[in-house]
Amino acid sequence: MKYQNPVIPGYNPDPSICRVGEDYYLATSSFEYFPGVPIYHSRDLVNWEQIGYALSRKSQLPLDNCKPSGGIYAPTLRYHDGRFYMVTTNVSNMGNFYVWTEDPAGEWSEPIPVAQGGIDPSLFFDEDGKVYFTSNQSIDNQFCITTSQIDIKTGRLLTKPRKVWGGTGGRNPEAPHLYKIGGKYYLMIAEGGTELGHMETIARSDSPYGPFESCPHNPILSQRDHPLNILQATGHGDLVQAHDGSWWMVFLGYRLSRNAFHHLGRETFLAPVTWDADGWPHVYGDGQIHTTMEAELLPQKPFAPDPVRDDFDGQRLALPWNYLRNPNLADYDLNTGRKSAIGLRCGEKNLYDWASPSFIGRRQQHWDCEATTLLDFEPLAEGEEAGFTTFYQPRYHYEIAVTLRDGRRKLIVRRTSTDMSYIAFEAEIDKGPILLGVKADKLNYTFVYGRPGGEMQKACVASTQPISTEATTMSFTGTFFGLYATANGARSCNKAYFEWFDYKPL
Ligand SMILES: OC[C@@H]1O/C(=N\O)[C@H](O)[C@H]1O
Repeated sequence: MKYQNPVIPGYNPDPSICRVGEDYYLATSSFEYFPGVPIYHSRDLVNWEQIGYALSRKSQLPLDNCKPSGGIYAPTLRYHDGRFYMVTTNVSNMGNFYVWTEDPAGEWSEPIPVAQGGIDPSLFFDEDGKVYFTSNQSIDNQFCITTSQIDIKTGRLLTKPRKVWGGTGGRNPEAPHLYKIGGKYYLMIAEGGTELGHMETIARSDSPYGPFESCPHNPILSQRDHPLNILQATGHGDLVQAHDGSWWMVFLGYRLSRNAFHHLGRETFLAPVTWDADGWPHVYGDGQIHTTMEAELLPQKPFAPDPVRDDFDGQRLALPWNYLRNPNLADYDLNTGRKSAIGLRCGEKNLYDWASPSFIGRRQQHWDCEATTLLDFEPLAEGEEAGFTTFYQPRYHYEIAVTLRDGRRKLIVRRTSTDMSYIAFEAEIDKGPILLGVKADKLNYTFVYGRPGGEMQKACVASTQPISTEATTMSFTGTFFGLYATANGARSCNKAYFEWFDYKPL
């Protein structure tokens, strides 16, 4: 049966998965975005719904002033004895820690820190009750995988972390996960870095501390020898045995939107795994991973499609929406007394700041899609601005916005990439609610505007390349479609009201 990869599109990297009965749960990393560590649920490994976040309080997720692509790195999600555990690293604040819950769609505990360094922490619950904590660390200037035993109630280290494997020689051995399969301890890691050389390798031992024997056909997953495949950089995987006994790997990769550029970020992919007579795994028959895959799937149980329109009529923002870093919730008004809208205060901070401007955004998940919003905003002072943005990082974003320039009410399109920022379109506009949006394809964004009930007009076209990952210095995230308001450094109580937002895959 055919299925489409990525199974979770848009920026959803470093996937980690666990199974409880016939239900599958998956977590991905979230960097400077709040809430953090999205939790997804599936009943067939192909169709996924978002059910919540593991980190939804500032006490769990301090992100003040964290750098772009700082914050939360790779998570591991495990289930043991009625509890879900999510362990991760806040590289901008508390280092390695875990939270737990009995209901993954609900609130998770306060953080429990673990005094072991490195990133990409993982947990393994052994049959004898021991709990192992693995992470990648630099020892004697060499990155390697280290393991210790911890007390899962307190996070206290019970043994000193020690090096257990250095990988097969690829750079950055990381993303370790320990499994016990067929009486053997398997240690699976990523190597090569999260770019074109990315790969997954595996080794096994009779002890969680090794010595580990490397798999004779490592790497078990890599697109590095398939440069013509639009899907690249596969790696950072996690294994799961399905409720029918079959085995699968989820992992990250990215789809090139044009040669060597991608702008949707690293997404979550799925591939079947088989085991050979010697007890070694083979991913998709050692073949290339593609966006269209063929495999014997679990009975398919798709979810209802997401609604196109969000009219902000709820008490809380719908799950796909994120803030940048820790929001000042007083800047957001969901219960505006209007029929449905969200109000954003024109705060001092703007999209260039390593701060939390008045901004809500959701992941762009499709190359070909349309996004539209109805904005009701009256700029009262020079520099007050509100609108729609295709946002990647503070120095990589485009926006179509209403503002006051030289005392005149203007519609502008601004393009920012690296240290260049300029107004690509400017027109004087009358008062009243205005439709703003974008028509996206893999090469370009076409920014459009119009009046309710009227024709949409083209403002300008902007290439996706200058705000792609490869255009940025180093980015782990992906493009967001966002709504924002700012006074660009001035103090203002003025608010912009976004009546609704449409996201339509094409
Ligand atoms: O995705 C963020 C980090 O990038 C990595 N490798 O490049 C690590 O495995 C992740 O923790």
